[in-house]
Amino acid sequence: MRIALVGAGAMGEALLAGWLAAGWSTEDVVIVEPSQQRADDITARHGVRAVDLEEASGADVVVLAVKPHQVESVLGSISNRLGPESVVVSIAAGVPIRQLEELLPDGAAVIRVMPNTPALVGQGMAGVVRGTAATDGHLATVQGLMDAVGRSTVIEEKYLDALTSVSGSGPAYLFYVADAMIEAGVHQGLTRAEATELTVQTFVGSAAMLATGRAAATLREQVTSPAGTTAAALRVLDERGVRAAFLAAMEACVTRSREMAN
Ligand SMILES: NC(=O)C1=CN([C@@H]2O[C@H](COP(=O)(O)OP(=O)(O)OC[C@H]3O[C@@H](n4cnc5c(N)ncnc54)[C@H](OP(=O)(O)O)[C@@H]3O)[C@@H](O)[C@H]2O)C=CC1
Ligand SMILES: O=C(O)[C@@H]1CCC=N1
Repeated sequence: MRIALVGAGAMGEALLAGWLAAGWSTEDVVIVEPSQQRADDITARHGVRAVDLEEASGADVVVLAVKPHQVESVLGSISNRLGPESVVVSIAAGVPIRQLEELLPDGAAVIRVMPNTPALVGQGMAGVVRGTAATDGHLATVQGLMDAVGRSTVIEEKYLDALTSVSGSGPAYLFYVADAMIEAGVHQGLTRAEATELTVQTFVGSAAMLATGRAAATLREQVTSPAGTTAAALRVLDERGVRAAFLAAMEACVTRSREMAN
């Protein structure tokens, strides 16, 4: 199966690296990048070939990993060259299936995916929406690509903005919290190296506990001894409205995702 990755930016490169680490051959994946410097960097780092859009459109799976406002012009360039069995996968936030299908010939197979950057280390989470003409085979192919770099779930399109606010953008919230904890540790007298090691391993350990399936609230309660240190810290987080801030932040994420649909 030949895959063409159109746009090898932050998310595109994470998927590319994940696929190669999962066993895809560098012969099977090509990239399209307008910046020669970026194309050279990706080629040097990953050993894949950079091609033009015309060649890319002959691939079995064409993955659009360009910014949402660039999708229309890319689809305009490839729409008449897609093979009859090809599937177009868009990872662009906000751009609905309807709009993607309008930009392609009738009957073109389209699948919309919202991945996240942990795909780079094989721990991604992706929401997958099936287009009108995509077959079971297309869906299985695309889920296979996402499952190779983590997990995927098929979801109704009306929930994809919500999924974006949890798993698509989610890694950024966690990196933000990690960064804040590291700086707070430094404030308390730890070296940055010490604060970083402590924070990173705390994230790794906590994620592993969550992955056992125990409820987040239960795990939090188990750390919170009566009248202890954690209760004192969580009280401040509540007083400063951190939970409410997450609600508002994720609502803003959903609103922005909806705005991005043309
Ligand atoms: N970053 C993330 O965590 C996630 C991103 N996404 C989605 O992925 C897409 C890419 O986001 P992200 O990787 O962050 O953005 P980047 O800007 O890092 O990547 C976009 C890449 O596409 C390239 N590009 C622009 N125009 C073309 C073109 N005509 N043909 C081929 N390549 C082109 C850009 O090159 P240049 O810079 O030279 O213009 C750039 O390298 C977005 O639609 C976003 O919504 C989805 C889930 C998560
Ligand atoms: O910030 C963005 O728009 C993209 C989509 C999800 C994560 N990053």
